[in-house]
Amino acid sequence: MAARSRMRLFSALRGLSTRRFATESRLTSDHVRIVEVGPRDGLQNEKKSISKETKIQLIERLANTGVTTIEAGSFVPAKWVPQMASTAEICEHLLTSPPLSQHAITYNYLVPNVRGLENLVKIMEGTGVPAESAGSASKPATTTEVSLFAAATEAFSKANTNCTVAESLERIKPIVALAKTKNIRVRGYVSVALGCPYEGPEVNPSKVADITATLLEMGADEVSVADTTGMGTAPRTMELLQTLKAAGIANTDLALHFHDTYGQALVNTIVSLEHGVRIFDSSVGGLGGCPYSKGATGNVATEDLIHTVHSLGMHTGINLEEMSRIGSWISEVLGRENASRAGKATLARLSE
Ligand SMILES: CC(C)(COP(=O)([O-])OP(=O)([O-])OC[C@H]1O[C@@H](n2cnc3c(N)ncnc32)[C@H](O)[C@@H]1OP(=O)([O-])[O-])[C@@H](O)C(=O)NCCC(=O)NCCSC(=O)C[C@@](C)(O)CC(=O)[O-]
Repeated sequence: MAARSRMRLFSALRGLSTRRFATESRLTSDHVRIVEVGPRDGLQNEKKSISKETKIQLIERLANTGVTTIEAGSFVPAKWVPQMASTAEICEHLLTSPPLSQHAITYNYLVPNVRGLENLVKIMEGTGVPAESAGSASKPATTTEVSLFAAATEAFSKANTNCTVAESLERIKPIVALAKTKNIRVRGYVSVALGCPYEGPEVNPSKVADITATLLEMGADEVSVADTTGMGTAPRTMELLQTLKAAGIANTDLALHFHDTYGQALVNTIVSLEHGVRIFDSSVGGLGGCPYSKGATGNVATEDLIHTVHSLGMHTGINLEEMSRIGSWISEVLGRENASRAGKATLARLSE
């Protein structure tokens, strides 16, 4: 790490660890919004078939932790991602019988093309539930949102979407336009922003900034910049954030999506927090992986992210103990190791 980067990182960590914020308001700069991606990004690569009922139970339990955005599935061809084949039924269930929760929740669905969005809209129109539902005494307010995705490298774009980066952006344009006519909020993703399984770790940050800016110009409400392979390091995360800022991209339009393959997700999160980013993606129990990235582990675990954010005197509105129970439960259901250290430690403390 260059000396100047090292100094900047240490002063960032010092600044955050001593900072305490006075107010509890969700709108202040010490509130971090966590987007729970476990039911979609986390489960999509699981080989073992997971029942629709288990997925619904996972989403319902997550809705009661205080988390406000949940990725619930994706409208993709089953031959590309078989695990997401039950998304239409899950979506219909969440629209007609949303889990009771104390607060409004946004349910997000990934759509790779117009066809995917049309399938979602058909379900919404069939149930008569609008994209922004105000809720009632018996039903919490819900929002339906979509995610669409582009990649920062040509090789990954080809593997994940069977087209070039430019073609994928052309494919996205009409999706955003249709979503806007239906009042559906749009989230963009830029994959492999800090490392590509085919092209290596040196992904050009200016390319990431260009794609992010293009998605926002098209009408995306927020863009999640993803370290799909977990190759990101603190200095390169800082360089990427500075490049995004120089390109005029506001932190309020930005989310960061870290995978934890090299154990750097929380380090990179702290760098991003210090830079002013306040939206982060994570998956309960650290679920996930990437079929195109050998050895890639899951997203940073939601429990670990909550623990880190709270340790800095910032808040998430999420109950860490309940999130830890869910991480342990779903790991057991899937027969995989619970990847959250904070989750396991929290449960061990509770059982004392
Ligand atoms: C983009 C395509 C569709 C192109 O895939 P394609 O094969 O080039 O598409 P196509 O237009 O030739 O269609 C192929 C078949 O799928 C059907 N089809 C077409 N569209 C749909 C649809 N929406 N729903 C249902 N069926 C559909 C279509 O009708 C046809 O059926 P057939 O004639 O063979 O019977 C494909 O490449 C695809 O779905 N890719 C997405 C794969 C995926 O979901 N990857 C994971 C998400 S990205 C990710 O996880 C990263 C992220 C976001 O989490 C952040 C990070 O990087 O960490």
